[in-house]
Amino acid sequence: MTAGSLSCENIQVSFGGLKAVNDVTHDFKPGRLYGLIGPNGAGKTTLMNALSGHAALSGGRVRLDGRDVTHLSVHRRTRSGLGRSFQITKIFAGMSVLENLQIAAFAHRYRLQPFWLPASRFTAVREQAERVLEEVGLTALAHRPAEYLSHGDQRALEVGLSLLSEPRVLLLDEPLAGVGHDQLDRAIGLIRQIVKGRTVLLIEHNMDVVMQVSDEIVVMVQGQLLASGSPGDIRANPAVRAAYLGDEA
Ligand SMILES: Nc1ncnc2c1ncn2[C@@H]1O[C@H](COP(=O)(O)OP(=O)(O)OP(=O)(O)O)[C@@H](O)[C@H]1O
Repeated sequence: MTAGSLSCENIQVSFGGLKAVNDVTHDFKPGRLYGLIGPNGAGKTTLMNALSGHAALSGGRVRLDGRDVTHLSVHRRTRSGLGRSFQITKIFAGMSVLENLQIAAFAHRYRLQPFWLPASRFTAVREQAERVLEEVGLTALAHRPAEYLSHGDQRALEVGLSLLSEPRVLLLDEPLAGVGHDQLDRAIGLIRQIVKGRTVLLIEHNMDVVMQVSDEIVVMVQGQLLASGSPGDIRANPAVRAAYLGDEA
């Protein structure tokens, strides 16, 4: 798989009078992991929604691999290689881990949810689901009902679901939320693993984690980009320290 590139130029998203994303321009280069940080309400999720097509722009452009996708639906962006995970888990609690992946894999391939058919009949779907199962380290739990998974394993399944569309650019909104301390190393390992061959934008509130895994940090404050750079540069940036890290520069 070749990692994709994603860029936005002067994008804006407004909710009534509030400019949740205000004139944001950035290039997300192939194969790099970008950590998106900023205080609560800074506009991180809204920026991600604007890139994935879940939020309507009031201005600006989004390009995927150089192609203007500003007016493409979420579905068409997904088919073009842009994947997205959500803060809120979208798994079917009563189904097993493998069934969840099979249903979603089927939906991606055939654009419908065949609840009336046993998805396991379809070899390609089953093989893809099993590949993803392995990629996110859940093979041993394949037949466990999803509702009995730990938070960490539910997050891994959620990430797995977003891998089924074979994204070359992946947007991850707090994939570690609710993951216990004891499972954090494994979750970080999973992020490192799925990054390979992909471009990733990650929203993560745990500063140690985000500084550890990111190639570049992008800082948002009040809908705008305040700074971007290597984790070392961002830690040392006086404006970031004053505005966000809570340290008067
Ligand atoms: N659907 C919406 N309707 C109205 N206002 C919204 C909507 N979604 C977000 N907002 C507002 O836009 C601003 C940015 O919200 P957003 O969720 O993008 O921030 P965030 O940086 O992701 O925050 P957090 O870290 O708390 O998740 C906030 O003031 C929020 O209240």
